[in-house]
Amino acid sequence: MEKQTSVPAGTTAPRVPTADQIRRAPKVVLHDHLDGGLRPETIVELAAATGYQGLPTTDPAKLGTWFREAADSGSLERYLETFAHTCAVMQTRDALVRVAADCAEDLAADGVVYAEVRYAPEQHLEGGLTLDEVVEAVQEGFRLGEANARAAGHRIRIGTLITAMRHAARSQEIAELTNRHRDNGVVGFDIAGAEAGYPPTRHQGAFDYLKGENNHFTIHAGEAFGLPSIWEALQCCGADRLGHGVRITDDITVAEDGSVQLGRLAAYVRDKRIPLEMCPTSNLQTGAASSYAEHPIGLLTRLKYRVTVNTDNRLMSGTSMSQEFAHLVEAFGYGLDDMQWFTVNAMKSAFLPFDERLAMINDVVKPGYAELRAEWLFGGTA
Ligand SMILES: O=c1[nH]cnc2c1ncn2[C@H]1C[C@H](O)[C@@H](CO)O1
Ligand SMILES: [Zn+2]
Repeated sequence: MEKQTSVPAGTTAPRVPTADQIRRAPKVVLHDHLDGGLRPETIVELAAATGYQGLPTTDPAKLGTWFREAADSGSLERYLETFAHTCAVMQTRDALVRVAADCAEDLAADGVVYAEVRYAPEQHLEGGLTLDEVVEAVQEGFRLGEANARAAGHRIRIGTLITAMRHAARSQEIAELTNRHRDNGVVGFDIAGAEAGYPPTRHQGAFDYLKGENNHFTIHAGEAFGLPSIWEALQCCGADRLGHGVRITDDITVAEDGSVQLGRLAAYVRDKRIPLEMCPTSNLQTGAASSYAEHPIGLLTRLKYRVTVNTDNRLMSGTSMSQEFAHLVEAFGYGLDDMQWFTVNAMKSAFLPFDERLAMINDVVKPGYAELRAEWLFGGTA
């Protein structure tokens, strides 16, 4: 793909954002799993505190490597097995508060200004908490983490997405839980877990309920299964966004001369500006893409889909928003203008009220990128 310039013509400034600029650039993540983003040290400490004996190692550095390697399996099902360890240490109120606070602080330190973080409350009941107590603990942790981040000089806001597991049968209950906490920072709903064999329409009742309540939801679709999953998520369930959605390229034909033909579903997704929550590194690990350079995000960005960049699981992928952008900068030559475009796309697609999204774009995102561009023009700290 051709390189894109992001520096005004006539300047001699570097076109490629530095690692430091990427980190300082305001970023927005819409797809990040709470139970996929724990610090290895926190896992080790929580395992000791709660008596969990099942960790493969108690050396934090080795544990981080273990997660990355175990998740590097080429299959979504095997990738998902690694979550048994993180969920095992997230069964008490204190553990949930701690993990959520760490999450907010880590994202903020990476330059994320708005995050939608998801997890499945039904996976955190083994210590005797109720679903509502789980949600309350996580919300408390996010507020604490936001305050700690602010004290450290970073501004971040976290919206929570509540996930139901697609192989289970609790989605109605979880949708109602989502709705109950909507005025307490819970901004939407999701389904996750193994995709093949578990079509989104298994949870049609939950989606119909949320539609009836004028609530928002995204659906993991088009990751480990193809177009039928995406079609159902949009046309039967009414998803506002697609988690991954990479397999939409199965409905796009690129001819040898470079001309592109969209099938009906691919055209619908683009025409309706359906947000795609793309997670490049995660897709390489589960086999949904074979390299960064060949990841569908390049084509979909060129075709001006509503593409967003996300981490999915920072622990399992050993990644961060800055890392994801660094890979894309390297693979596609993206610059600050492209980073801003992805970030504005994400902010436009967030499940926050319209006026708040607009304020984030105009008061935080655009000024942040303008400041970085000014460093190129006038010199600065970069
Ligand atoms: O990329 C994913 N696809 C499907 N399910 C996922 C993905 N990443 C995490 N999950 C699952 C495992 C977690 O335990 C659950 C809730 O966060 O969501
Ligand atoms: Zn995910």
